Amino acid sequence: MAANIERRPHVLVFPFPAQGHMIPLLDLTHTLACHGLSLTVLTTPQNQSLLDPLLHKASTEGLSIQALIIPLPPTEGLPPGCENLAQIPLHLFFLLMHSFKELAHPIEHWFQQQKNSDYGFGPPVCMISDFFLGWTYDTATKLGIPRIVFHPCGAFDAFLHYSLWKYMPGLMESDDDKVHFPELPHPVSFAKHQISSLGQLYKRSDPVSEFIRYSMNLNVKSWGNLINTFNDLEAVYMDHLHRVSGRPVWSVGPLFPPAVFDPKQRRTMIERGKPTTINESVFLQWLDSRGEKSVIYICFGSQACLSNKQVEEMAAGLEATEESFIWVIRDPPSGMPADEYGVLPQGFEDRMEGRGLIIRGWAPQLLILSHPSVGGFLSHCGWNSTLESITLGVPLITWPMAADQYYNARLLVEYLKVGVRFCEGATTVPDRDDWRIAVKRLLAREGEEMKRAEELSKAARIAVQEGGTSYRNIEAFVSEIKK
Ligand SMILES: C[C@@H]1O[C@H](OP(=O)(O)OP(=O)(O)OC[C@H]2O[C@@H](n3ccc(=O)[nH]c3=O)[C@H](O)[C@@H]2O)[C@H](O)[C@H](O)[C@H]1O
Repeated sequence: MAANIERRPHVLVFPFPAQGHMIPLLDLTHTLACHGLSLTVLTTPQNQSLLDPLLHKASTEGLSIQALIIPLPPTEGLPPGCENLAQIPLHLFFLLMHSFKELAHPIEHWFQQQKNSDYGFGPPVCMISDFFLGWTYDTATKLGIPRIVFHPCGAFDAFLHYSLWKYMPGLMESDDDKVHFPELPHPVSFAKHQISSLGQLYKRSDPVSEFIRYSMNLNVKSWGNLINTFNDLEAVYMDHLHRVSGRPVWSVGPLFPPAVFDPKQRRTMIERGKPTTINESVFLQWLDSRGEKSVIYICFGSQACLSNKQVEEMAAGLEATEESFIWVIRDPPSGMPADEYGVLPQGFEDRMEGRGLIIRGWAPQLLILSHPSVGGFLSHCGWNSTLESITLGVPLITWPMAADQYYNARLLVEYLKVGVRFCEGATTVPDRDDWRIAVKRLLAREGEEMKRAEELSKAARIAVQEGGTSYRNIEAFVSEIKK
């Protein structure tokens, strides 16, 4: 950009290197650019290609978005070149979070360069970073700009983390599962394992755990919160979070490429997240040849992968029932024995020829969920998959495996009535009869789930359309930034 061209307010965006966290924040970056901001997305060399679809779209649409690539110094204990959560086993998660703090000084140096240059977007006026990057609050404060927290896991999860970090370790003493927060009129019930799992982190005194505690606590001090949710879904927890934090909270979701709502443009979503491993026309022809809402889509996000025992029982369940299915099977990350995961029973694929489509690797999930022949989604209830299914009117069969997925599943089954419970736990071997019952309930419309999915889908679309709650929140956030 030539010198002294009219500069728009410039925002530095820092996603956490995991697909479930990066995908929605990159969609938000596109939306904010459409609202007249200039944005720089910071990441590391191994994650650079994940920005390509966004940068390509920005150049074709004339939006001000650029990448800032900063090398990640090697970290003892992390396999060399591993800079994304999908590349490592989950037990190295905290080490990856800890390793990213090495980017603090390079960010400060880059910021000074922007200040001293008449070219480019100019120095950022604020930073939006993932809630796993709490330490960036210190960097932003040092640079004299506000830091806004991006929550990719919904308002309940944001409230849970916020309130527990604010009142830990006191909470560990109480054996009451109802927590009384001074800011809230009513006690809030938390499942014990939610307090104890965070409690573990409090008990550990190793430098990484101490750093994670310190970092997560800085979210409490940050200037504001952007949450990938919408009011119809989580207004109560938006309000709780605002009361407990005393900071601005904006629901800006569901965060998707605008193409998701336009059948003519849907094919542009083929590359969301990363290039798919299946030929587009192959699976679209296959889906086009199926009956309306007759296909079950099976995918467990960008992290989880099934052991061979789990695959065997899942396959038996699918073989014992009639419905058509698309099953996405992920290869395990490095460090996990490849031959112990994702191996289908002998001859299964041939026997399922015509009824089942296996996708190995990465599937165009939004494109599949938006196809009229998809009538159900067996999911691990990651928040993005949850929002995508609800927004596209597809009811779910739940199999939570980690983190927030357990309470996402409860929300779907017990509160929103848009999901059917099937299995729980990352290592649990599913039961083929539970599968038959869950599928029948969903596709035979024995329950309300399909109808509820259609109702919630309408609410989600209204939220992001002009005048909708999330649309107005984005406008309000942008005008705050432009002040
Ligand atoms: C926020 C947090 O991120 C994590 O993400 P994870 O990848 O497991 O799952 P999703 O949130 O569904 O995110 C996965 C994202 O990858 C997309 N996708 C996935 C597989 C594929 O083959 N093709 C695709 O397009 C999918 O459409 C979604 O957008 C944790 O679960 C956590 O529970 C969740 O709240």
